[in-house]
Amino acid sequence: MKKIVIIGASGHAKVIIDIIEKRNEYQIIGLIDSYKKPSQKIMGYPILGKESLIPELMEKQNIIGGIIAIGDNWSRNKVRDVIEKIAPKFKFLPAIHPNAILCNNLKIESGVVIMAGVIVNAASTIKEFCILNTNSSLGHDSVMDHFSSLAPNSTIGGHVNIGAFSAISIGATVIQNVTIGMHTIIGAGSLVLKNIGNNILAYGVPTKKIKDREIGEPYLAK
Ligand SMILES: CC(=O)SCCNC(=O)CCNC(=O)[C@H](O)C(C)(C)COP(=O)(O)OP(=O)(O)OC[C@H]1O[C@@H](n2cnc3c(N)ncnc32)[C@H](O)[C@@H]1OP(=O)(O)O
Repeated sequence: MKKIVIIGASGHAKVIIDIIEKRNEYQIIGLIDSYKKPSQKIMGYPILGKESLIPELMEKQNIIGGIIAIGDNWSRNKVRDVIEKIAPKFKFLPAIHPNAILCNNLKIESGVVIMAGVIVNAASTIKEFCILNTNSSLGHDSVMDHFSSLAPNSTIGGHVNIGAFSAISIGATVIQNVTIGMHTIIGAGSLVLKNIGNNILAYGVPTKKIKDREIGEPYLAK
């Protein structure tokens, strides 16, 4: 079995480990994390060290690549950039739970994570490094641009466009034909009825703009 690493050692990483174990296609040799102490174990797998260790792991332990298990959309992108620079041959793999329901002919780009209970409907597009968290659904003819995410139980109608790095938070609903810009956060439990632009924090029922946001401002803290 081909060997891989998981990058990140949070709760999100635990869910991704479970997906990889269930699919039984790759052997996880350990986790890469810049903040947690090496020697700690997560779900039985050791934390091996920081991203800088990856070239050595590829050479000496034959790892072919791995999955970035970082929930924050902007941080995931920054870590991808670092790894691409130091290990250009590292393969960024997708992780797709066997109990996700995906439309036929869906093109899943590199690094995409799709969790249990997700439904992706016909003619939708999911670009690089998106996350579709537990029980979220993406309606027909919709597009998730790179590094965007759906939190658990979020519901996206048909013909919706979600911009790069934008996050739809837990339990939010977006009706059909809506476009959400880049770097925008839709807060938990929101109901989005109209288009929302770039770099905005918005929430509520119906959803209203709360403020402009800086690129990379945290939205999952606490
Ligand atoms: C498996 C997993 O766990 S995946 C986890 C996924 N997590 C999520 O999806 C949660 C994402 N985070 C959110 O939705 C947050 O509510 C955010 C980012 C929208 C807002 O967070 P913050 O800016 O820190 O808001 P903060 O908590 O300080 O609240 C400020 C005010 O706004 C209100 N508020 C915050 N979020 C919302 C919301 N989604 N809807 C309505 N009101 C809200 C608060 O009640 C508070 O009101 P108050 O001042 O009257 O008390």
